Amino acid sequence: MDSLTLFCTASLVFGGLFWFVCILGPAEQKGKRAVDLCGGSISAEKVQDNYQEYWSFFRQPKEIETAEKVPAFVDTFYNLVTDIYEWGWGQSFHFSPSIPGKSHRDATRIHEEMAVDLLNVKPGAKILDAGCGVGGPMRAIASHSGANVVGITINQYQVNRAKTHNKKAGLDKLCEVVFGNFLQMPFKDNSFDGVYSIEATCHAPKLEEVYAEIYRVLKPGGMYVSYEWVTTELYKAEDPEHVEVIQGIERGDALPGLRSYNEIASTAKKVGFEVVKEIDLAIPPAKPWWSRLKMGRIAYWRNHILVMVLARLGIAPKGVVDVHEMLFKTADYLTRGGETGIFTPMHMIVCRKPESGGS
Ligand SMILES: C=C(CC[C@@H](C)[C@H]1CC[C@H]2C3=CC[C@H]4[C@H](C)[C@@H](O)CC[C@]4(C)[C@H]3CC[C@]12C)C(C)C
Ligand SMILES: C[S@@+](CC[C@H](N)C(=O)[O-])C[C@H]1O[C@@H](n2cnc3c(N)ncnc32)[C@H](O)[C@@H]1O
Repeated sequence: MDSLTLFCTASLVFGGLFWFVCILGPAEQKGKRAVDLCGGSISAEKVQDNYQEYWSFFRQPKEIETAEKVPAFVDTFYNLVTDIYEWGWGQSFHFSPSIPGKSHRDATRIHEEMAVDLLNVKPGAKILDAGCGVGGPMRAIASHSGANVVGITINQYQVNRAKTHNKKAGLDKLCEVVFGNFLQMPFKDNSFDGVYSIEATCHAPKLEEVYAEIYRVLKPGGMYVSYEWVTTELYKAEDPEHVEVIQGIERGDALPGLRSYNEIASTAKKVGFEVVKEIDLAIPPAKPWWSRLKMGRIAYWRNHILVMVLARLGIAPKGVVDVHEMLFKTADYLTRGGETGIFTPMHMIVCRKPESGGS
């Protein structure tokens, strides 16, 4: 082979590799590239050990007895997955019903805007996002409503990411991000005009505790909207396949046991809320929320190869490969949960704190 051919071949190989690693990757929203994947606040050499610890804790979700340890392991989980989520899904860490003719990004935004529309707040109002992730919903909601949004997350890495994104989007005046536990929030009683939580309270070991805390910080007359992860009436605990799917979802999503749909309204009432509306937004005519997961399968394989190559080259921490593999399997359990109808990530509850309900 003469030197020109060698040079051209080498350029092609490196160019292709660069494109595969650096350009390909962020499926929806640019912001995270494969080469930037890290273990959140965990140092690179500890990612694998943290993943092992996470896995042994959540392997048997129903047997988690030490509820107090759950938030710390949820924090570990988000150190491990936040970059992969952003890279492969975008800045909103939740599902939404598919809408024919609309992109995933639009469907996501519509699902988020619905939450704030139901809060019925005016521009300038102060609302809380309980479990805000890196703030995708918060930014969409602040832009749509003109409300000031305060987000809280148990994960410091997400706080940093969310603040960076807020600034970049020019929304840092409207959006504030606080590090903390939504089971003991650093906010005064009756301090928010409205509260929402999107696919976040499912991480609470006891739903009553997070609902009671949200009730405390909400002003009397204020509204609370939540999208809950639950098993539906089609779930049968005596069916081994159902149990396998639900356990797979719990393990791969840091859930201390999924709740049944019929526990949500009763818990809200128990802490003092009036339940205004309750509906599973996944039920037809809504189009499948899991179709986005299914369609992504080829990209997951590409991502898997990419993550392995990057880990081999020492660019990504070793443990990232295990985490990615766990998510790969989780996507399958979630899809099965959706297809069988035994699970929904969008059981919506709309509550009001009574005017007489001071904390
Ligand atoms: C509400 C929660 C998270 C919901 C979803 C945002 C995430 C659940 C499963 C995640 C993913 C699964 C497969 C990944 C894929 C293998 C990878 O290549 C790219 C990222 C995934 C698509 C990833 C993205 C986010 C999810 C869909 C829970 C935690 C309560
Ligand atoms: C699946 S993500 C959803 C994030 C965001 N709502 C969204 O839709 O993009 C769940 C969020 O809940 C947060 N969370 C879980 N347990 C928490 C706790 N005890 N206190 C505060 N935040 C918590 C996680 O840190 C994460 O940000």
